[in-house]
Amino acid sequence: MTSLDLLLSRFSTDALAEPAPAGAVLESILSTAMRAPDHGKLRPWRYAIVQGDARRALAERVVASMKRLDPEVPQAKVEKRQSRFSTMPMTIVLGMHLRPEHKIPLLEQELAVGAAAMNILNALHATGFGGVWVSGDVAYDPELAAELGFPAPHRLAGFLFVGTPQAGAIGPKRRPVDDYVAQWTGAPVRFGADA
Ligand SMILES: Cc1cc2nc3c(=O)[nH]c(=O)nc-3n(C[C@H](O)[C@H](O)[C@H](O)COP(=O)(O)O)c2cc1C
Repeated sequence: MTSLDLLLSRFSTDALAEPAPAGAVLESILSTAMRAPDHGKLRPWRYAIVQGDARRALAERVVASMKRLDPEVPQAKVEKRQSRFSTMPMTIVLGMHLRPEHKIPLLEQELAVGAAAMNILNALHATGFGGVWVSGDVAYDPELAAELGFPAPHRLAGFLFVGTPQAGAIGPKRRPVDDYVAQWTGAPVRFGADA
């Protein structure tokens, strides 16, 4: 498979089984973050790896956050999230070490974190692993972020669930890219996707 084929075949899935990547392979996967475009060399991405028994502790913090944000949150939603966070082979907490006072705009710092996470998702796929980037309102709870090691102004960009895609796992159907591309020739562009 060519590198381009790899990029064109990546998909997200939460149908993940053991094993998660470990050792030198995990290090290589994470190292792709260091290849992300990064204005000002701020390297705002941070990764907190959660595995083994720590998964249950993370799930408890996530549940506490859900209840803090919405005391009326349905129990079924709580149980679903608790189960996912405590059973995924590995969760990578996506932290953002942000510098609001810096001349590089915050948006660019956040985009760099996103680009780095995309590299990790591609690297997971390239090495036979898989994952999915999830968020939900808990990802924007400053109290949960602080509990995980990212006090304000730092924030979370979400979580990567990581493992080995189960047999038959497939991603969503893809649309052709043409509707998202236009030639600018002087007048404002319009896109098929927005017609
Ligand atoms: C910042 C961010 C947060 C996301 N949060 C969720 C989420 O909470 N739940 C979810 O089902 N998908 C979420 N997604 C989308 C999935 O990660 C994934 O992209 C989507 O299921 C489509 O799959 P694909 O990556 O194969 O196109 C999020 C994506 C991004 C970039």
